[in-house]
Amino acid sequence: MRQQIVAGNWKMNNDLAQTESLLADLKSKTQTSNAEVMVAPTFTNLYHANQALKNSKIEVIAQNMHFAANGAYTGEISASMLKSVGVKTVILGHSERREYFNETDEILAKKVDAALANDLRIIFCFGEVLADRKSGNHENVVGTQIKNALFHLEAAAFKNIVLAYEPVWAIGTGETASPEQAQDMHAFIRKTLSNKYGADVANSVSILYGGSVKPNNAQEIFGKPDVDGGLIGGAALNADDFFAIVNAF
Ligand SMILES: O=C[C@H](O)COP(=O)(O)O
Repeated sequence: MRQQIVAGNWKMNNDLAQTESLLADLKSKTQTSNAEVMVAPTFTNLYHANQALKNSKIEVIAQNMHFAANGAYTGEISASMLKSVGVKTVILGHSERREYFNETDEILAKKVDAALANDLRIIFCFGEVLADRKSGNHENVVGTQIKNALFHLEAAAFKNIVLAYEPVWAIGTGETASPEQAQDMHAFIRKTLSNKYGADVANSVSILYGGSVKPNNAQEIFGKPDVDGGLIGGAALNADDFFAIVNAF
């Protein structure tokens, strides 16, 4: 059975005091599902969050990293820096990175290589914009994003990769892809992986859905056979809501 995962992406929210408060709330919650639980605070709070969650089952992950090992990249953070504060997993390719920071498939392929070379696990995000969905081009867009950033890898690399389908039109909008739309795309993603790497790889990779997942819709979305969990934005900023989603399996 594939690993179920619920990851909270805090994006650019929560200063140190707010981070401490949310971490304390999260630690007080009871988990009834078998999902792996992760939270991604800002870079400045990673070390602190890792210390605070040391004795909990919640993993602290990063929202991004640069592909270079070090050097003249003002404002950037490398894979080894993340590892030095205890991070083992990094989100790459989030649509906000693609849109606001011009991250192309080519840049993302380099980030993927750098993360894997540093033994970091990756949550790799992709998804279509509304115009692609409306014109029926969504599968083509998603397939291309996956191929361009990941298909240079050997099959073994997928042991350290989790995929996250996030239709851009559903992020932070309150508009969710229907459970059927999510299932259809996840099945397409698995088929795309299977065509290149075979069924064993395709059936072992966890594929998360992201985009306005809330306590009231998580169960139906997670109930679909090819949906293995969620990448949660807004609802991850409230411990009650987040754990309602974690326990929706
Ligand atoms: O990384 C998380 C996604 O962008 C989803 O965000 P959202 O749950 O606020 O729509």
